[in-house]
Amino acid sequence: MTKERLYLYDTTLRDGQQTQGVQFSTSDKQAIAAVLDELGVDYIEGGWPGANPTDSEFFDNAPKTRATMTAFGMTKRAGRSAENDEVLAGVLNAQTPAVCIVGKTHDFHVDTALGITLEENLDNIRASIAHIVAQGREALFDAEHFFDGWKANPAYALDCCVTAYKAGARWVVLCDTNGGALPAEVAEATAAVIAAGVPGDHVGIHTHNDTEHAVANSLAAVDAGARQVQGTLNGLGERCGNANLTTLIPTLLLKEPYSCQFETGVTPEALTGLSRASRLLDDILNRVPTKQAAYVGSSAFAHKAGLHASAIAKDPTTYEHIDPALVGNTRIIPMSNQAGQSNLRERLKGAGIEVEPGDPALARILDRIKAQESAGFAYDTAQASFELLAREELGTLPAFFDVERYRVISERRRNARGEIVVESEAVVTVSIRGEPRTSYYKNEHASDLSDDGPVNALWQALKSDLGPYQAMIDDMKLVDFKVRITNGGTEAVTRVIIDYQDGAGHRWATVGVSANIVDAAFDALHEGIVWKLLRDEAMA
Ligand SMILES: CC(=O)SCCNC(=O)CCNC(=O)[C@H](O)C(C)(C)COP(=O)(O)OP(=O)(O)OC[C@H]1O[C@@H](n2cnc3c(N)ncnc32)[C@H](O)[C@@H]1OP(=O)(O)O
Ligand SMILES: CC(=O)C(=O)O
Repeated sequence: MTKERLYLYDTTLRDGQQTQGVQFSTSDKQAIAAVLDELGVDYIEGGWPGANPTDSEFFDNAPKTRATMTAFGMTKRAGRSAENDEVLAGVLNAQTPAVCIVGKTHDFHVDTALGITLEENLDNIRASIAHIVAQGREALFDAEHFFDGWKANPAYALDCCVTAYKAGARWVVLCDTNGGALPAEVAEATAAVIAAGVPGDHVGIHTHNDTEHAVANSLAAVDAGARQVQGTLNGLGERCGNANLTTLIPTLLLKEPYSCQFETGVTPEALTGLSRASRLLDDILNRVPTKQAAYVGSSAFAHKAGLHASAIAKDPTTYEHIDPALVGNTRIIPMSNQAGQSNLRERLKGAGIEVEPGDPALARILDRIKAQESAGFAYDTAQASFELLAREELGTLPAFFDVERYRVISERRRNARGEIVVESEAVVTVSIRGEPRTSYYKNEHASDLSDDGPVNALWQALKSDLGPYQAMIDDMKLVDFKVRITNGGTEAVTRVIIDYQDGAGHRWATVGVSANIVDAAFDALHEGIVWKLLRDEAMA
């Protein structure tokens, strides 16, 4: 069967930039455009030229992409011609091969937001699209609030779409702007647009995730005949976000009926770069990746329960809907109090430790994990701490260094100018092959930890002089720090989980538990360093 072409339109750089807290620089936008192009989307909406300096600068230095670079703007205002509308001119001046303009299709918005007549709005749509086409550009019409408009005044909402199409729009994109539509109504309204005369291979879908249905709504539109899907990497976007392309792309490529019915610009090879693309965006945004993200999250193929891990060891398809490698992700078998010996052996194997079934060490490790978890530890994300515990029990943990003592002081005071200053200082003494080394740190500068308090002072002191091991830890960065008060037995204790990254991008996490938050953090930091030394020695 010949496959139909389904087009992917990415709006990370435009609607994604409308996410609260997201502010891309021009170089961020260029880096994201390169990732999207590598992935194989058909269109990259780069932003709104003329609306802000970053977007203008991005288009002034627009990267050369295989994907069609698209500028975004709005229909001309009433009372002037398309040629004389300076906002539309700013968009066209970006000289992109495609231009997408948003226009109202809900009578309520025409009346309330624009304050013009319904006929004037139709004229604005018609004239703006015709002007874009006359400039030799591909025109796209984002039918704003289409689904709400279709419910309120179906004839008018359809008239707007047909007007844009007849004026020459290559795509009429149906927007669920407020994100409140549900799949059945999206399917019905999309079918109505096609029945009204806009062919399905000219209809696109742009959804928002306000009811967590953005992906389902996009698929409903495709089922009804739409052939362009808009979305963003990791579902960035205004309010609750847009349809998540990181979910939609693998679904369209790997799941029936879509995989049999359509071809997209994303090849199976490019699909294996999806997890990396998702994490790269998080890196640019300085966000901690969502562990439970479908397909690409680090927990998407994590098998925690003993029954699951036991079956996975026999055949991974028992508990996996796809092979994680298809999207560049990896399977993990975390350790926890839900684990049995199958989890344990799989997890040890993943860490390069082979233990024969029935080895008494397995039961000892499992007992210790379960006892530690009931005391407040959590090993399912802190895989590095788990590995150290297992090696200790197996007698294969090298003694790199011992911590003899640490001391940390935090002080809030007024300086000589009467300003309030908060300072922390730490002293750590370690011994390496019997030789003591003492390091001191006082916070004066912001560091890679988001706060510059006592934990950071300890971290800086601990990592500042490890003699023969120093070169191995110089590229370590702390990337996340989570604190939770939890119940350890009958007492409330503090659990600290720290995530690290090295210069090569490897990540690992450790856990520390104590009645004292600083001590819990210190234990986690200590293990973070020991695991890095262990890993680097194994690789040397
Ligand atoms: C659904 C979406 O997400 S569409 C994308 C929305 N994105 C953005 O708004 C981000 C970029 N926007 C901006 O930087 C600014 O809003 C600008 C530069 C475009 C316009 O700024 P300003 O001229 O100061 O206008 P302001 O933002 O206050 O209001 C928008 C104006 O556009 C008008 N407008 C809104 N939609 C449309 C449209 N589709 N066609 C024509 N005019 C429109 C509004 O009626 C309003 O006009 P008014 O000031 O006469 O009431
Ligand atoms: C155009 C757009 O982003 C919307 O209507 O949601």
